[in-house]
Amino acid sequence: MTISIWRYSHLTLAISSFVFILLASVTGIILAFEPILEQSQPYKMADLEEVSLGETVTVFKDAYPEVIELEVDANEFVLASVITEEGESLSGYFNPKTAVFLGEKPEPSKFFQFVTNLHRSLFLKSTGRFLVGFCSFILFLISISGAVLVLQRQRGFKKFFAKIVNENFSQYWHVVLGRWSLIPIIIITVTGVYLSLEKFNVFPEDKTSHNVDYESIAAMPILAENDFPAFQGVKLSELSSVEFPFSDVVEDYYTVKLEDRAFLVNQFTGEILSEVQSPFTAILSNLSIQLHTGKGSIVWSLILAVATINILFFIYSGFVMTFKRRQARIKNKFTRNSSTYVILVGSENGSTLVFANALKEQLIASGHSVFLSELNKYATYKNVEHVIVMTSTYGEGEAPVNANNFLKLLSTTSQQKNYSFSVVGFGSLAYPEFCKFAFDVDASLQQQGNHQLLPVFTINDKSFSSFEQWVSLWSNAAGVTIAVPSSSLDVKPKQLKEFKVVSITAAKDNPDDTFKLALKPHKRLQYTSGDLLAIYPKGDYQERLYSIGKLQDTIHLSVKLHEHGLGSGFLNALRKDDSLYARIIENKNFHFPKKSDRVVMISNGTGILPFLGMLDQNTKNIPTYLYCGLRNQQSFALYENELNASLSNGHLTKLHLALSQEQGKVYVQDLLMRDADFIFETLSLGGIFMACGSLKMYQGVLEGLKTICKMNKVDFESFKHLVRSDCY
Ligand SMILES: Cc1cc2nc3c(=O)[nH]c(=O)nc-3n(C[C@H](O)[C@H](O)[C@H](O)COP(=O)(O)O)c2cc1C
Repeated sequence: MTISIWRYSHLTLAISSFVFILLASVTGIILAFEPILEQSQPYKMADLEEVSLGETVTVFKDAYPEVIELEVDANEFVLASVITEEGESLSGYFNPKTAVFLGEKPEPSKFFQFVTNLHRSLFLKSTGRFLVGFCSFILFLISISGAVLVLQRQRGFKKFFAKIVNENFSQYWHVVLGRWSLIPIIIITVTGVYLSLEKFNVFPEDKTSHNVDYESIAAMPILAENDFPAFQGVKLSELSSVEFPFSDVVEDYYTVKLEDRAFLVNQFTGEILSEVQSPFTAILSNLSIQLHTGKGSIVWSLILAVATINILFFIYSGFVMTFKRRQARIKNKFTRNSSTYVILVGSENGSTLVFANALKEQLIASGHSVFLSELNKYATYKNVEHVIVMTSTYGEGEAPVNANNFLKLLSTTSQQKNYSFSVVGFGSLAYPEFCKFAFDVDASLQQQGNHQLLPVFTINDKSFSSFEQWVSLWSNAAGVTIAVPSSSLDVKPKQLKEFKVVSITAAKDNPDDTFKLALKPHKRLQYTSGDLLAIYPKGDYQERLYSIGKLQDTIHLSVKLHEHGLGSGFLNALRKDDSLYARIIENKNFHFPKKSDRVVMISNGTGILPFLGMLDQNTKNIPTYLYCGLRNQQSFALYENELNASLSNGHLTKLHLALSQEQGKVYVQDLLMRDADFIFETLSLGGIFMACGSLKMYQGVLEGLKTICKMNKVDFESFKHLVRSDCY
């Protein structure tokens, strides 16, 4: 399969370094807990922002005859070395406000030392340090290429954090966690590389040193330490360390080190004798240590730990995705010029190719010569009679990566003779442009003068059930006997939710064998009218979809009972309080518009149900007109109450009924023609048309709209985007 350069880089870098990254991540996660454990010790006695150096030096000098050094560590614990009145030397943690000794500094943990060595150098000294630094750099490149892949997938910076449809566990979480961990991982890797380079002395050495003019050092006027301006201006939070003078000779001074500078202070007068700025490399080094290790901050340590745990997940999910894609390889038994059937595939993540391979195998098994290829490899096919295009859609209705050049190739490649073709679109109803690329391919193939054997067939969410339906339609139309084995493709439904039957009417009481069913999800679920309920009557891959009407926070379905209907039979057998397991499929393309000047709803039969829900939701009273096709008054009785309620509260502006058995074969498309002026006015206004019901009715509606446009001398193509459908 063709893959983009970014995906190729992301994958190659990840595969080549995953062992090292795995080791560095596991050790990194353990090390992230070191600062957390340190911080939990009880040695933080004061807010160091509020304690001045002058104050602390004074209390220490008052408390101990000799003070050697004071230090503030990353946890903001104050460490000191002093000699007591009894002549004992004491070093460890002290209270900076009272100079009281709190406890000795514990020996560094052997375990953490071991893990640190493994993390830094894998116990391989310089070679190990180099390898770890190099892998840090590779992980940086992996993060950048990953970020570019997310940008490509989301189509731009603005949508970087936009919602992602959860179609596949590994892919979904790889992207979601990747986005959130990007910044911490970039920080970890950049600082890791910096710290490694530092160990190899890549950065210039600090050659700055203090320069004291000993000739002019004075011992007068004497000031108390607390009054030294140089000490008063320094808060302990800025201090790294202060060395005390070892004697009361005037040439001995205080050496104060802050993060960004160091200075020497006359022990009698408090005058600054010399001051040097810390080199930029030292500041960077300090910052890198803090950012890389999380030292001094529990929150940052936890962020680092979570980001590093995510790296482990990326290794796992990345491998799962790669393995799935590799399963989808193309191998041909017949050449492109010897085959009568050509299957062309457009696939970004390989799942469509799995379906195409299964179809190819079956066609070959039934004695046909088949050539399978990617859409971007479209070429001349000497003996082709029929082309099957199976393609997914990506981005916002765009081609998948291995098909993005197809439309151009199609217009520049001429075949010796025309062929017939069928297009199968693989997509997801969760995207507004459902299977759009498949429709684009279909239109272009027709434009080239090829014969369309079947209209575009769309498959939502890799449904094997739908694919089976298409295979059966196609084999009838093509006069070929095949059946695709389910074993390689039937994916058992996942993440089914429990629903309880709230009410159900009896099909036998209705002249059309139609019944209504109300369901309540066991747990809270997000759904709206127009979404689909997928049920699995046999508990296997076989799926049946029903359009939902949401009324009073309950799922309403209207179902026609078919004699051997798998789904309708199963639902009809349910009784009040029974449970069933199903899932909701978001059908973004068929939601009631949030904003519109006018909405025209067109339904026949049970297709009215989602509209009942949408009318219930139309609290803004958007002018809405319903053209509803049913058999007779009795059929209408099933929905009469809801429709009357909508008419009286203004949610429905006007109802047009087409009762085919009572008004002499009148269908909704006839009513549209009757109201041609109103329909054209609605199109011109940019109003939305929504159709739900049989495909035959939908085709009739489209024909009607085309005729009305023709009557008004405009091209229907420019209004096509106003029509939304959910027909079966
Ligand atoms: C980022 C992204 C964008 C998608 N955009 C669309 C879309 O615009 N229309 C659509 O019908 N399906 C869309 N899909 C769904 C895919 O077309 C669908 O999952 C398909 O089965 C994937 O097949 P493949 O694995 O062969 O590429 C999108 C999927 C992803 C991950």
